[in-house]
Amino acid sequence: MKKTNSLPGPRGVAYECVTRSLDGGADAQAVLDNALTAAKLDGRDRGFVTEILYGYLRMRLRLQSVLNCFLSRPDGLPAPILRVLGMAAYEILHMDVPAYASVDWGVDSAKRLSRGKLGGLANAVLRKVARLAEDGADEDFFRRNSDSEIEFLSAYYSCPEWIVELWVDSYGRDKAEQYLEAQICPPAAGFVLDTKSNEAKAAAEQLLEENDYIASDGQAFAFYSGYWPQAFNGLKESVTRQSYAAREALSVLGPSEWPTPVWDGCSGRGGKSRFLHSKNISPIIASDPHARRLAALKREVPSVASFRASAINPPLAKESIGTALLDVPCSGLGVLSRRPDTKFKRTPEDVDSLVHLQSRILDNTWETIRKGGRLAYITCTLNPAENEGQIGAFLKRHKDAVPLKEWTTPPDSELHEFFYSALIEKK
Ligand SMILES: C[S@@+](CC[C@H](N)C(=O)[O-])C[C@H]1O[C@@H](n2cnc3c(N)ncnc32)[C@H](O)[C@@H]1O
Repeated sequence: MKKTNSLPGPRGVAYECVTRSLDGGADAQAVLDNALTAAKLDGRDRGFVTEILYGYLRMRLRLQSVLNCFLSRPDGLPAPILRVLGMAAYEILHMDVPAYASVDWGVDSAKRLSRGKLGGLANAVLRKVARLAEDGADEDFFRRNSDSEIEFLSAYYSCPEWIVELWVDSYGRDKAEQYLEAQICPPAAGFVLDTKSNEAKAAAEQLLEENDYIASDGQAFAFYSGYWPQAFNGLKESVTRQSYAAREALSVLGPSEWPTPVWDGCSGRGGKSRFLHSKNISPIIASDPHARRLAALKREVPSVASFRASAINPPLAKESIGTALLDVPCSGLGVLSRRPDTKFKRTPEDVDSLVHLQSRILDNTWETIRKGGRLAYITCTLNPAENEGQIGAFLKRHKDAVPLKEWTTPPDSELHEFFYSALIEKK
């Protein structure tokens, strides 16, 4: 992997990941996986790099608003300098690291990136941040430094103003604040056990007895981020990671009752197909336009037949499908805790084009479903235009569509991820 700079040590690796994700547009998790493989760090340093990368991305706007208070002309500073100041400020304000180590790194990095010019400024600013950490950077600090409620919510909850406005307008102030709070927390760690294996079955029983989980359906478990239960040691292939909230959005639609064949029309790597397969639903066919995701599906769920296609124009006969599952491409505003870089990549304009794409997928898929069949629609976003608004408009366009169920992850969910799902029957 070609380096974008030469900052040393694990913090340098984290800085490079942030830069590649924000400037290069790459997915933060993919960048992190590559960087950790290339850098050959030990377990402790890997954890440190992961925490700084994700913590900084989650808190970036809050950190920027702190720095703005201590800089006379923040707009005049080069982006790499603001970035190292922000990362050092993240450590000082949110991590259990001696402040002097974070200040030293920030000053040294600012010097390297500015050929010595901006070390003094970095030192002055980061010392003020360290003083603020001692006094406590609470809500009041951000209220005092904001001109409006939206500006305060955006700075304190580190979320772009357009998303804050969308949530306050769509869901009201209280729910919006629950969603904002959740997206700066790490998401729950989700695991699925293959209970066909006796060891995995015994582990599931032990976990249910210990009762340390946030949520469980007996086969899948959600734990607080970073938790690895002892009961999983030695299980290897019979335990896999999967977002519990994503699984819940599918499971509430009662897939065991769905008419078959089931077509997973936006299958990606096959997370939903795998779940359906584990419930002995058959036959399942899967498709996605993305070749690499389909290749992963073929590896991970080889018994599911798959083909490459857009759900707008699928090579399927009219009225040949029992149930179409559409886990559609969406703006991802419900999973910002897991993918915080989305906050800086999505724009209101590309949300509009996703709404259009989803409605085309819905209309074209409807043709492939036979009478008495179902359409299951899922998103991982918090945006009425892609969720209840999208389904409401679909029901108006199709008089033979009967809504059976509509569901959203509750706003106080400790999973910190939010999904929407709906089930429709074809008369
Ligand atoms: C939310 S992801 C699906 C995740 C997957 N169901 C899972 O559980 O792992 C949305 C998927 O829609 C696919 N997609 C994008 N445009 C599409 C289209 N026109 N038709 C069908 N799928 C599309 C993307 O490649 C992506 O894999």
